Amino acid sequence: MPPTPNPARLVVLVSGAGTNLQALLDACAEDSYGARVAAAGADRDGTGGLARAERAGVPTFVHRLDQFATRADWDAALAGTVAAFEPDLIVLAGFMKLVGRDFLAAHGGRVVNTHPALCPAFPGTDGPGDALAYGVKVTGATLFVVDDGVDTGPIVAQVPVPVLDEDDPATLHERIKVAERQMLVETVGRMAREGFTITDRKVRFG
Ligand SMILES: Nc1nc2c(c(=O)[nH]1)N[C@@H](CN(C=O)c1ccc(C(=O)N[C@@H](CCC(=O)O)C(=O)O)cc1)CN2
Ligand SMILES: NCC(=O)N[C@@H]1O[C@H](COP(=O)([O-])[O-])[C@@H](O)[C@H]1O
Repeated sequence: MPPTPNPARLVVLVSGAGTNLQALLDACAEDSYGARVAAAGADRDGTGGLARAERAGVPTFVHRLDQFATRADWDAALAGTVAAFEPDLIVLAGFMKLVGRDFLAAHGGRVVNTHPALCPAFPGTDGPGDALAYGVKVTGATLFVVDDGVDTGPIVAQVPVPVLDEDDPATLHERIKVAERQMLVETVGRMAREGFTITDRKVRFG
């Protein structure tokens, strides 16, 4: 595949191990992917995710809530730092903070979040555990455009994953993450290369 001219600039926000970020870093190493990671940020120190970005030579930043007087100040600072990297798309990849009014005012419509459940089921911080507790036989992962709700935004892509009788939340989450990383890479690549529109909650490429 030929290189894509003017690859889209991604800013990726993480809170944890960063395996989804790693999948994007690996994909962006291919010229034909159409995107590159311009920066990675976190809401806490010492995350595996930021270590992965540093190893790849990607600029990183941390904004912890306790560095700011109010949650609104944190949100505005995060919005400003992200804006300085001039992103075309912002990917929340295991980012365990809700972004607020200022962040969405600056970047709304260009922020996607990957969630380990089939939205609108099981929003929040423990999608795999909540799916297991409910007893569903199929769960999965969802990529959606972030709005001011919790995991309520327009859906870009979903992938199903079976729940096994012997699963605990950790084994289920790991199986979801294998499918999630593939979905994330495929879908972010399409968004970068083709663009997308949102009409009446329907997200379409091109
Ligand atoms: N405005 C939005 N922000 C974010 C969304 C979203 O849909 N709208 N999705 C999240 C990710 N998310 C699950 O997908 C999620 C993350 C965190 C929370 C939450 O309640 N966080 C607490 C802090 C928890 C912690 O620090 O461990 C908080 O924000 O105070 C709910 C859902 C990404 N952001
Ligand atoms: N509610 C948000 C949430 O649960 N996010 C989830 O955290 C994991 C991060 O893994 P990673 O750090 O290895 O990419 C991913 O499964 C992501 O969907």
